Amino acid sequence: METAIRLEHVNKHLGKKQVLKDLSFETYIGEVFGFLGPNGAGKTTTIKLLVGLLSMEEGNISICGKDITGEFETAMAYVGGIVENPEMYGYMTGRQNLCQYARMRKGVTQERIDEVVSLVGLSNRINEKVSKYSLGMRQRLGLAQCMLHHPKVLILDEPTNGLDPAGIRQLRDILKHLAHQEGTCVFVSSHMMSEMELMCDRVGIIVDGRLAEVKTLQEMMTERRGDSVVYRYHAENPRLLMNAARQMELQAEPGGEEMVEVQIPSGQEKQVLWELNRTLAENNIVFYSAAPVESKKLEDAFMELTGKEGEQIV
Ligand SMILES: Nc1ncnc2c1ncn2[C@@H]1O[C@H](COP(=O)(O)OP(=O)(O)OP(=O)(O)O)[C@@H](O)[C@H]1O
Repeated sequence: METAIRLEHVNKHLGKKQVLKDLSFETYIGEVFGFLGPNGAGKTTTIKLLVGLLSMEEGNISICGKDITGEFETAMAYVGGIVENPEMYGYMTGRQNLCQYARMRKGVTQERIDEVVSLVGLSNRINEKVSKYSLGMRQRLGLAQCMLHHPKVLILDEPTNGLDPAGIRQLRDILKHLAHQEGTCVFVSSHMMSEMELMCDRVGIIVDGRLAEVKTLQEMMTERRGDSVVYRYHAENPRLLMNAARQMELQAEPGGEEMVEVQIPSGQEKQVLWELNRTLAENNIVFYSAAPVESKKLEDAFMELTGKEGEQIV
């Protein structure tokens, strides 16, 4: 995996308050990384450091291997970002806004403008005045603008704020496309857990300036019992399946009608599942599906980690 953003032992004070405390983590090219945390946790401060709007104090940050202190301009050339609402001129069309912005960037061609417009799904409306745009369309135009110079890292602070469900869905599809098909690292901050659950491949949770957890969504939401991951089998004959699992010295319990829950030791999942499934096949024990039990929602995992409830969870 190619590292996109790397933070190492970053500390930052604002006024007398230490806002970031020994913050270290990495993000990768090709993923949507959700940076989650309650209000005031330090998300915006981290993002401002990443896009060069705040100066570094202690620690290191690199973007695609370039240190943002030593090689600031090279590092920033890899970054596209929306931190505050992007400046758009309502009396101009979407295209005019992009052309205006492109003049300030080297090497942005008309073809590239068409390409980003198509990427964000605005081709049909790009020649209309921005004052006629919905918030979601403005948001997408902002996205097009910060993609003009082919950034490898896209940084968005609370991009879903104020969008309606349709706008959120469109944004989600675009960001996933940019990460998975175009090979961008998409870094999004949010306190909207439910939205991040659908959008992100991995999430990092920041609490009071410290990183509480970095995990894949799957890891964050999968039920664990001790050191095991629980897999739920939907079986034709649950008792036979349970007995077969127990003969392999696996913990197995009934898990509802036609269901068996088998505990698979963490770290040996592939091997143990392969052996179990082969045994079942050899003994003609039919099962229709097997999947890890996702009993936890991201919101629950978030609450466990932050101990926070209430207004910041949407
Ligand atoms: N200029 C400043 N001087 C002192 N403290 C500040 C300053 N700016 C922000 N802070 C404090 O730093 C902490 C982190 O703020 P930050 O904006 O990074 O949090 P956040 O996680 O983005 O929160 P939110 O979700 O509310 O935007 C907060 O406690 C905030 O009050």
